[in-house]
Amino acid sequence: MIILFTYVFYCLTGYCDLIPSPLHELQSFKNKRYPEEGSKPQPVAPWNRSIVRDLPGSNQDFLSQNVEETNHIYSDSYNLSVFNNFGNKEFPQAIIIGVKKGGTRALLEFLRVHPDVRAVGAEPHFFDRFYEKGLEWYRNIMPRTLEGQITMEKTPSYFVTREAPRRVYAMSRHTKLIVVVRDPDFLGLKRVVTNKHFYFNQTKGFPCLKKPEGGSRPRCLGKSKGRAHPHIPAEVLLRLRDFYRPFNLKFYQMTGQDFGWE
Ligand SMILES: Nc1ncnc2c1ncn2[C@@H]1O[C@H](COP(=O)(O)OS(=O)(=O)O)[C@@H](OP(=O)(O)O)[C@H]1O
Repeated sequence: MIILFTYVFYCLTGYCDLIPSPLHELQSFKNKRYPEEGSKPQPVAPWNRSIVRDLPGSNQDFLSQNVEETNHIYSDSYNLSVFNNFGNKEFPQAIIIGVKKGGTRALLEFLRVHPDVRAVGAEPHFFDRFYEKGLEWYRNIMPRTLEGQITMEKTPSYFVTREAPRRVYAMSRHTKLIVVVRDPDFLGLKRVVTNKHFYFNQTKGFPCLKKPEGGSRPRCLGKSKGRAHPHIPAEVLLRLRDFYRPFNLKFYQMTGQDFGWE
């Protein structure tokens, strides 16, 4: 079972005292910008002000370059995020930042089955590769969301990018960061996605989504998931365990949880 573990990455990586004050105060899950009916319009930051109707060229390039496998696997039946015309584009309130090969794609695809989760299908790589494109570019590649929905993205290389914590924090101190470690715990979403949404695919060797209502067919993740693994000699495994033991202990201390990775 995958454990999903949310925490403030920059604090865990020792950045708490180093990072500058955030430039961008975003709405948190419970503090949405959407006005109450009949209330006066609230001033919003310029980067959040426009309702973007068309993706600018650079974003379209980004999307077409990155959508290949993952974006389309689920988008037709589960999350029409990129092509939805309603709502606003918001910065993500939650980002899956790692770890690579930890099942981050599975986690995002399973989370976005939830009607209140809208996600970018491709990995934006904003905080590591495309930061110079600016926050407006980043926001524009987000799916539109309605009140009560949360925006998410996943880019596992943020976890190993030194600048990423500072940059995320500069965007918003409220963004939740999710690291797939092993078991679950999570975003305070109402329980909607359950066992009944999945079946175990023998060929793939992992759970896949069942045929959605009104959808076309069952959905597994793409070819790059479920690869054959090489045999690793026992002495190499021992050396790896020795190598990681002190880091694991440090992680247990930081999180207050012993994961028992021996
Ligand atoms: N439920 C489910 N569905 C699909 N895939 C699953 C699932 N659970 C775990 N995995 C395994 O997660 C591995 C891929 O992890 P990521 O998606 O994080 O990879 S990546 O870093 O984004 O490339 C990949 O492992 P490998 O095939 O060993 O690479 C997947 O098999």
